Amino acid sequence: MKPTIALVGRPNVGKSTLFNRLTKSRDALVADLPGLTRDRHYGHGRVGGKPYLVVDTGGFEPVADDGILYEMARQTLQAIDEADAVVFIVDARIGLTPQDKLIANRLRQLDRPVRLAVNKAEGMQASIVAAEFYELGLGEPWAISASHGEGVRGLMEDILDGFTVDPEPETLDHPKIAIIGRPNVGKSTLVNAILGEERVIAFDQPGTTRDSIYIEFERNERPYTVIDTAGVRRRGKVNEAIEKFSVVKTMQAIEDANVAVLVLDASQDVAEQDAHIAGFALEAGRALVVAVNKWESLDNGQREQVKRDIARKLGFLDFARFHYISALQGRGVGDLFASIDAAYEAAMVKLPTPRLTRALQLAVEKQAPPRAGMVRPKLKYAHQGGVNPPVVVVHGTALEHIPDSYWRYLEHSFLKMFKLQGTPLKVQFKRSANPFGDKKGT
Ligand SMILES: Nc1nc2c(ncn2[C@@H]2O[C@H](COP(=O)(O)OP(=O)(O)OP(=O)(O)O)[C@@H](O)[C@H]2O)c(=O)[nH]1
Ligand SMILES: Nc1nc2c(ncn2[C@@H]2O[C@H](COP(=O)(O)OP(=O)(O)OP(=O)(O)O)[C@@H](O)[C@H]2O)c(=O)[nH]1
Repeated sequence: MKPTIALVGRPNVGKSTLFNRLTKSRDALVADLPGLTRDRHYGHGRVGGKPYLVVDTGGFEPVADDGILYEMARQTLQAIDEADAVVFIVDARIGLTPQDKLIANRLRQLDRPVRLAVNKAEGMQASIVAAEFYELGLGEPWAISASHGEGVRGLMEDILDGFTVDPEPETLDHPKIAIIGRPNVGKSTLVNAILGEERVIAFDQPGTTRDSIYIEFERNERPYTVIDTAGVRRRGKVNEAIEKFSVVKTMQAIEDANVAVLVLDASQDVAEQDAHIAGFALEAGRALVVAVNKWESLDNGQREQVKRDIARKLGFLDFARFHYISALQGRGVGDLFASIDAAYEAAMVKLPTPRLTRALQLAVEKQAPPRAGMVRPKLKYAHQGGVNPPVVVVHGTALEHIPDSYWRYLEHSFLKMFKLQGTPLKVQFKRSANPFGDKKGT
């Protein structure tokens, strides 16, 4: 599982700036899709081949005991609790503050790695910047500049050093399904419907665990794993605190799965949170099936309205199959599995180079990439660069001039030509070696 790193610190120390820097290295493969809004607090990144998830906790006022600040502090504590490591950010320009000391006191009690980042240190001498922060007792302070990018890489390499990179989930030979969605949409009910009550009750164990529950089962003699992010089952109000919806858990489950089932609640409007969760699945490149739940509770007029609402707000999920189900009545669950199987096959597909190259030529014949000034990009051949999602590496020249719209056109063309249902597909461009022997190479 990718390590999750939480950014913690007082307001204004530079958490968002650092977050943006840490998530920019995102494979830059997901073209920006219309309608896809990103959650600015949770992101993916990669340093030196090591991937991570990063959480910007927002400002942390450890002294607040009610109101919005208290709520923020509570969320920060949840993020700290769920993270695998913490970066505590302080401000070199302002120096050590009493709040920093309070936050440090909490962080020192953690049994997880904590790094102290002294931000805004550009143009200052690292040893002098660091000196006054030693007393926080969090080890060697790292002088960084989030806005200039100084020291950030070293800091991240140091944190990630302690984590090994797990094999990618694509090596798994059967569908591993993450059931995702915002609170109360019916995830647990769906897991119950899939497994049958008895099987699930075996997992009805109170107690805190930040991990989701992994359940293996067979259906029509095929093995599956379902990752239940709802995890610990509801038992009255007692466990409410530990049953809090967790974005981190959701992201980790998505990362760890090869198919995500996004559950929506048809009796409610599509909300921003639905779109964000869908966005996480998309950014992770996961195969996706959408289950619009509680369908039995709507009349025909309402159903039409829900379909329109979904088309308008979740248009960027047009590659996925939608199912209208009732988890409560167990209706539509069988069909859901047909799509899960199809999405899994599509995500794992192996596309031979000659067929891909032929498909590329057909796409270009139908619509050539637009000219950019004097040059027209030339697309020559294609081969597969990975699965889950399928990655198609296209070779050619002047590829840097290809606009996003054409990029998307190619992705759609490949999906269509190979009849891939339920998975996103990524096109990567690679400049061909210059046949005239440019010494600089490419
Ligand atoms: N000089 C300097 N300024 C920085 C650096 N990083 C961030 N800043 C500035 O510090 C201010 C606060 O940065 P943010 O990233 O918004 O800080 P934050 O911790 O996310 O703030 P909250 O959202 O209020 O918690 C902005 O004006 C940034 O431009 C840095 O490395 N050097
Ligand atoms: N009418 C109707 N209600 C449903 C259906 N599926 C679930 N519900 C109800 O919706 C509520 C929430 O269901 P859960 O399965 O607990 O939802 P969840 O997504 O697991 O919720 P969290 O654990 O809070 O994330 C419960 O009251 C369910 O009985 C359905 O198909 N139809």
